[in-house]
Amino acid sequence: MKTMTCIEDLRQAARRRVPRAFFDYVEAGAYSEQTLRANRADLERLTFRQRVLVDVSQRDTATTILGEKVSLPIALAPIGLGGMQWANGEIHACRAAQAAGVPYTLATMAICSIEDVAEAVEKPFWFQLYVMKDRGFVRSLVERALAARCSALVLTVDLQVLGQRHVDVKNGLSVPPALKLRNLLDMATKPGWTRRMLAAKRWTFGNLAGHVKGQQGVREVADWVSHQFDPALNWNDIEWVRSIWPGKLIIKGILDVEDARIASKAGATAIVVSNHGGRQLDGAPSTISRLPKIVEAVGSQTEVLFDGGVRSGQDVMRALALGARGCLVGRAYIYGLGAGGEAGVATAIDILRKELSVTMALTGTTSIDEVDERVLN
Ligand SMILES: Cc1cc2nc3c(=O)[nH]c(=O)nc-3n(C[C@H](O)[C@H](O)[C@H](O)COP(=O)(O)O)c2cc1C
Ligand SMILES: CC(C)CC(=O)C(=O)O
Repeated sequence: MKTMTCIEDLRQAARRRVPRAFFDYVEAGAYSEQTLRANRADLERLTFRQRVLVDVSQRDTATTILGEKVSLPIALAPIGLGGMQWANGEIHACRAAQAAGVPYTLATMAICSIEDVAEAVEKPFWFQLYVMKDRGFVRSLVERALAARCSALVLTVDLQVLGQRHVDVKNGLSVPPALKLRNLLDMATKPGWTRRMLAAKRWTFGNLAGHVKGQQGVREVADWVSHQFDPALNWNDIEWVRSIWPGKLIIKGILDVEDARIASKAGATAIVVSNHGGRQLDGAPSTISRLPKIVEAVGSQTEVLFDGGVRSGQDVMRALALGARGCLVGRAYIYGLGAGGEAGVATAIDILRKELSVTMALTGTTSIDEVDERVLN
């Protein structure tokens, strides 16, 4: 991992090591990928004020998110199918996050189950919830998260229907991968991945085991989502979620000021300004362009977290400058996972930490509390 000096290095390594359909799945955005590109482009447009001759010999990247102490202002975002990037991927990622002192979010659509991860790690993690039509099953997921002592529930609200990612349709994305010649040839050229997966024997959605008939068979991901997820989900359901989850509630997928206000009134402890990494509403604005207005509207009552396009410590600094309490990072850590399992995720976090620390120094900042819009031009 020593030669991996930036997130792009990890991305290139993941591209070589992860079977094509699963690497493509990570890269993809919805439809024309306009929103996917906007997330990156709008972050890069923000330039820093270079400040000099400030004593920056003592710098601290630590802060708190939802009252939890974090060693830098990030959390690992929920990623469905994480365990298809590296065998037992969710366990690897959670261990790396906990060793680095940042929160980890386990996705409903993870390969390792809540119980698999809870058994393998020492500290609590966050659990991300998708609401499906079968509310009894949703309730049981929440009960399992409570039993596993998850420290926050991340309710994702921007995926009632799936924004199409063309490449997933073309690749016939499924778990486990269909035993087609193309997939078999691809796996043969990724022997490390294949060997680890065969040893781990975790090939399908751990949290959903036994839930739906035929779950054991090959499952086309988009097809499953469109049959199971509840398009009727609405604000009244937040009350129900609140009634079954007494702990911290993070509503993820807010991009509009009006929705931010409603989420805040509905009792969210925090919101995540997110367009799902450009994977849902193509044509939606970038997240960084919406962040300041949302912070202005609800920031004094509700913690505002940010995601979308964060690929460096500089990007973390940009989001903090515009009022985010912290950033969820998605692809940046998933590339690390595909590149090298736990060590790869640890490397990704370390890269972000060092970049943030240097950016703080060169903008004349020594603590996270000092970061505000004055660090930007
Ligand atoms: C491969 C992949 C899978 C994802 N799966 C989920 C998921 O299961 N639940 C969820 O709430 N968000 C999911 N997301 C969205 C991320 O949590 C996050 O919002 C997004 O990745 C942030 O953008 P970034 O990847 O540019 O950092 C996924 C994103 C990616 C790239
Ligand atoms: C299995 C998917 C619904 C996971 C997801 O949220 C995504 O791919 O963006």
